[in-house]
Amino acid sequence: MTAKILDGKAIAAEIRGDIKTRVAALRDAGQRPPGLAVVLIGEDPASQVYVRNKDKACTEVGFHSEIHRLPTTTSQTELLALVDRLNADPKIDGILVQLPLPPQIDAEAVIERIDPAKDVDGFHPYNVGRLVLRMPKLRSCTPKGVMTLLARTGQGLEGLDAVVIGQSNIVGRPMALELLAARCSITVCHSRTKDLAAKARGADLLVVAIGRAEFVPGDWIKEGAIVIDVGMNRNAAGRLVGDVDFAACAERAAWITPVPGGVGPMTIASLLENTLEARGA
Ligand SMILES: Nc1nc(=O)c2c([nH]1)NC[C@@H]1CN(c3ccc(C(=O)N[C@@H](CCC(=O)O)C(=O)O)cc3)C=[N+]21
Repeated sequence: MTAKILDGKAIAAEIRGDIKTRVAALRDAGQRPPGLAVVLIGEDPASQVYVRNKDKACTEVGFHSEIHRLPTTTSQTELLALVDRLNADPKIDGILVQLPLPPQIDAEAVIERIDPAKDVDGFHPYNVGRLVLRMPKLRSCTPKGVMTLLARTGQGLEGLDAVVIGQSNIVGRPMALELLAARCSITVCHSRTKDLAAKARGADLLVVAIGRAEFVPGDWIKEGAIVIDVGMNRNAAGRLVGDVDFAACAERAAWITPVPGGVGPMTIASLLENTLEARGA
């Protein structure tokens, strides 16, 4: 089998087009556009790129967009004060504090300070808990984007054996909860998992989010499986690659996401959807 491509770049562009139309309708009705505030602490080059991409996407669809750039030395107190101001700002529907944060800052405390109704990352314990209970409000952007991609296969997910490699709070865990809510059977694997290869080989749907370049070889893929690659790594040649060996896995999978152009653009599309939802539009 040669896999069909789940083209995140194209699907994300469609979603942005839909959002742009809805924002234009809001403006035509004399209402304010959705507003997103992104908080970026420090100079990490990768974070700068992501934040610029988010700002570009917001501008494209007609959102109000603010970037708050703070120095690496920012204190916890200063950051919490900014979150409080954004929570109270009527122009702002969504707040995203770019991770990772410098070591003097307690990320959990910052996330908990964000008004759950403005938590467009879906990282607040309230929003995670809503997903656990199958009554989601704002949903984490990367897993939500993956669910949108999966819907495009036209294949139902009910009853599939799904394997998630990675247990992070921002991808692996909420991904597993999304798939459970979609009535998959889920296995969540991590660095202590025994015989990862055997577990991967049992997967009808494999989601990989571990951050190791081309870690998953072709012979881990069940014939006809759906393979979702959440990784973004630079390989030895400096090229952007995912967590799976794309060429080898595509020989066996039915569907696969490329890197770049797969999950990454969908993450940003989901952020826009969440901001529109938080606006109540
Ligand atoms: N509070 C918070 N929320 C986040 O959602 C968040 C974060 N912090 N910290 C960093 C990660 C990373 N992330 C990406 C988003 C889009 C692409 C993306 O658009 N990637 C493109 C290409 C990017 C490129 O060419 O470098 C693609 O895969 O095609 C990648 C990575 C969001 N993150």
